[in-house]
Order: sequence, then C-alpha cells, then structure tokens
Amino acid sequence: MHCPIPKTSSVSKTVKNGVCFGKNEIMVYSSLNEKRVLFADVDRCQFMTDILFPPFLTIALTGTPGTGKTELSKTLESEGYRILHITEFIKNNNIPSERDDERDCDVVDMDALEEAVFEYQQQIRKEFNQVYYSDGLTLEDLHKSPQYLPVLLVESHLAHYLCDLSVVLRTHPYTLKDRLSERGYSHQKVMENILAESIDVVLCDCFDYCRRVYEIETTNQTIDETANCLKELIHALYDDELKAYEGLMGKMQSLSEDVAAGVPISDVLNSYSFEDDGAIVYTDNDDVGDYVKEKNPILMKYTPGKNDWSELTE
Ligand SMILES: Nc1ncnc2c1ncn2[C@@H]1O[C@H](COP(=O)(O)OP(=O)(O)O)[C@@H](O)[C@H]1O
Repeated sequence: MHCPIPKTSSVSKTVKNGVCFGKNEIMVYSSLNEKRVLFADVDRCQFMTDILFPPFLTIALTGTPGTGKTELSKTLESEGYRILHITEFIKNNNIPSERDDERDCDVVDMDALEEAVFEYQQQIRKEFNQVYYSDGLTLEDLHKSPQYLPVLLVESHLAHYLCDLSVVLRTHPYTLKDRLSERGYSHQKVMENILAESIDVVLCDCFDYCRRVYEIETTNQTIDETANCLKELIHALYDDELKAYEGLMGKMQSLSEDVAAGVPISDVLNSYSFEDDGAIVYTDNDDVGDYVKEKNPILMKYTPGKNDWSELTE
C-alpha cells in the first residue's frame, strides 16, 4: 500500500524553515524535517497539516575512537532502533577514499559520503512514512516502539559532519588509553586520540557543524547504563524537536486557513516576515539551537561542558 506522499513540484526554491508560494501551490519546508519539502494545491491547503508526517530526525552518534560508538549502536540496533554504521556504509557503497599512511587511516570523500547518506536517509524516511500510514500511527505512538521512533542514528567519528543534531560519547583519557592500547593501536595513534579527547576536539567540531550538541560520559558506566542514557536522550530530543515542529505547523495551519477563507495571498504574506527569496521564516525556531538555554530537565543532564580533562595535557 502506498501512502499519500504529496506530489513533488517544479518549484525549485530552497528555503530554511518556512513556507513559500509557487503559482498553484504552497511549499512547506522545515529544516527540522531536514530538507523535506512538501507541496499542496492552494485549494487544499487547509488540509496541509493533516497530510504531514512527523519529522524524521537524523542524529549523529560520535566521539573519539574507543568511546563506545560501535558497542552502543549495536546494543540499540538489537532493540530495533534504526542505525547507520558509516564504516560499513562506506565499504558497501564504494564511497571513494584514500589511504593516509602517515596517520594510519583512510580519508573519505566527504561530499560523496554526504550525498549517499542523504539518499539513504530519504529512503529510510519513506519506509517510516509507509509504516506510519499503514499502521495508522499517531504522534502518541512514536515512543511505543524503537521502530516507531522517526530517528536514524548515524554512528561514526565522522557522523557530526553529516547531521545537524549530535550526541558525543566521552571517556576519560586514561580509560581511553587502556581501551585503544588493548586494540593494538600504535603508541603514536593512542597518544593522538587521547590528546584529542583531552582537549574536546570532537565536541568542538560538533559546535561548528551541528545545531544541537549533547554529550554522554561513559567512563564509569556499564554499556547497558550508557545505552539507557542514549535512549533517554534521543527520545527527549525527538519530543523537543517535535514541539518546535508542531509550533511551525500551527502557524502553517493558521496561514492556510487565512488563504482558504479567501484572504488574498498577498495580504496573508504581508502579515508574515520575509527573507529575500520570498520565504517566510519562523524566527522562533532559531531558539532550538541554543543549548545554553536548555530547559528540558532530561536534555539538561546531557548538555556539554561537564568534562574538563585539559589539565592532563600540561
Ligand atoms: N559504558 C560503556 N559504553 C560503551 N563502551 C564501553 C563502555 N564501557 C566499556 N566499554 C568498552 O569500550 C570499547 C568501546 O569500543 P567501540 O565501541 O569499538 O568504540 P568506538 O566505536 O567509539 O571506536 C568496547 O570494548 C566496550 O566494551
């Protein structure tokens, strides 16, 4: 059975969060929904919120090698969460990469990887939408089973370059040293990684690349305890993003009701603020990215900045 995914359109304008008007249609765009563009005829726009699927989030599970990304993602995968393992994905999709002998690692073509991950994510989202439709799910059902949670967890030390939400696993550098030595890494490679963990290299990168960043300290936890933290965090993050998304959709609804009631589009548009490209951008969505102002008690537990191991480098 196919779900009623709205037809795509010839309007090629891309905008951030917002709505823009083509000749015979309204285009809804939400970055919370990551580049998902939906269309509807102006005549049908009052039903627009009915035909929207819940937002589908792609969340990076990242961290210095040895912090537990593989182990934790496998634990969640065995429970039914959607996981994308980037190392396997690169091999299976023949994403080009070059060997860096000096640093003893492969350097992947990030543009090619990003494109392939985006396509994969679109496919997974479509599959989710099918399930949402055919199982007759509602928003209340989304937390009832890992398969119903519209989240793809991308596991890799590169994941935060591919997603705008990230969870960073952290481990005390001494513990990390033991784990990486046991793995048979060279002394140089161990030292390079524990130095990176001491000075928050991955975390800082996340701040450069991601809209929201959280961290989980794994050092004195069992794998099951850390897995529970990760599950708690992604469910809370989903709820929080959904709230912002619903706010956006609420505004969409009132806008479309105005249009349906016959208010000229130009008048409707005049009551909203515009960007140069004609998009209406809901500025209150911008607050979503400000983790410093985090108020959700679950998310607050995982706000970054609690680990300072920089003195170890002195
Ligand atoms: N709380 C924990 N969370 C995750 N891994 C842990 C934890 N405690 C110990 N470990 C161990 O740390 C190692 C992490 O390795 P791995 O998952 O391959 O890391 P990465 O994928 O980040 O390189 C595993 O051997 C795992 O058993």
